[in-house]
Amino acid sequence: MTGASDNVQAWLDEINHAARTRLGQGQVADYIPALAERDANRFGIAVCTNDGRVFAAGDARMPFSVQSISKIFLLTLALQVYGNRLWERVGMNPSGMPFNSLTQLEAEKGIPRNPFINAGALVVADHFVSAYATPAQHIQDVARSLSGNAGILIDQRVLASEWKHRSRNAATAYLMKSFGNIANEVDDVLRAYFACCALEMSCVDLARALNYLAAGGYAHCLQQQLIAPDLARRMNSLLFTSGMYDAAGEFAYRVGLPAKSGVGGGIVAVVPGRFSVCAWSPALDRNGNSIAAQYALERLSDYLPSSAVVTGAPLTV
Ligand SMILES: NC(=O)CC[C@H](N)C(=O)O
Repeated sequence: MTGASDNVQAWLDEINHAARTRLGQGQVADYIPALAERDANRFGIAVCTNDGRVFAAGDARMPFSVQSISKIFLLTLALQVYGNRLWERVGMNPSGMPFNSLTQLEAEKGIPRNPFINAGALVVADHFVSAYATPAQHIQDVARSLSGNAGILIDQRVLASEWKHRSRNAATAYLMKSFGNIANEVDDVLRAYFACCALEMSCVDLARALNYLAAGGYAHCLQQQLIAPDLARRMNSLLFTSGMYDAAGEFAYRVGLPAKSGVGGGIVAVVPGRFSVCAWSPALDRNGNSIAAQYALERLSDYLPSSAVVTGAPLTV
């Protein structure tokens, strides 16, 4: 191990220690009842460098519900199949609204602001349902191959819980269908979307699986170029402006990295050209973003040269 790698492990150990002082603040998501049972006193963090090394601290190998982080997988796969045609049905701008808001969608005639709010991900899932015969199986296979972990599963309890409490997402999908922006049956789209959200992955799995965003589209575990470098760059731009919902501006100010959160308490962030990182702790703030994971990423960004934040300028790890 080089001295620089020792540094990364030392950063993560320090962050693990510091972030645990934030446990006890916030609320575990309870609008999906199966998530409410999760232990709020967990914290983990993992880094995957662009040459494939993994560093981890705390509960970094414990699987959790990826929830909206899966919107990155969905978008990647849909862009691979449909390319720029996707943007005729979903926008690229921050919403400035909660992730499950309906008001903007009505005013904007069923075109969601971006692919990382629920409405946008439902449109992406609709493309996905059109493209694959068994969407849930496909997304599970993709998560497994990108992370190199064949044990990744969709949690059937979370899936059933999301289905049972689907009213708001169903309303969102039906509203878009009324504007002609959902092609398939709403139930099929919801099932595919919930299956993605219910994937159980650890910080290590997610840091590995989403490293292609830091590595110009190259997926390590697949040993192949997953998406073109310019597409990876564009996805990072979208994550920077919209990945943290209506808190994207505040997160950009505090952390300065492209990132995506989920109501399972995970946040994945990208240091383009260098590494991917996933921090996780279940308790959330009022925007649905993990309090301890945000704090951890804020501390991590303090370790980076300011040039690496936003621009991804050279950094040795
Ligand atoms: N922000 C999130 O992680 C939301 C995902 C969740 N499955 C929902 O649809 O409400």
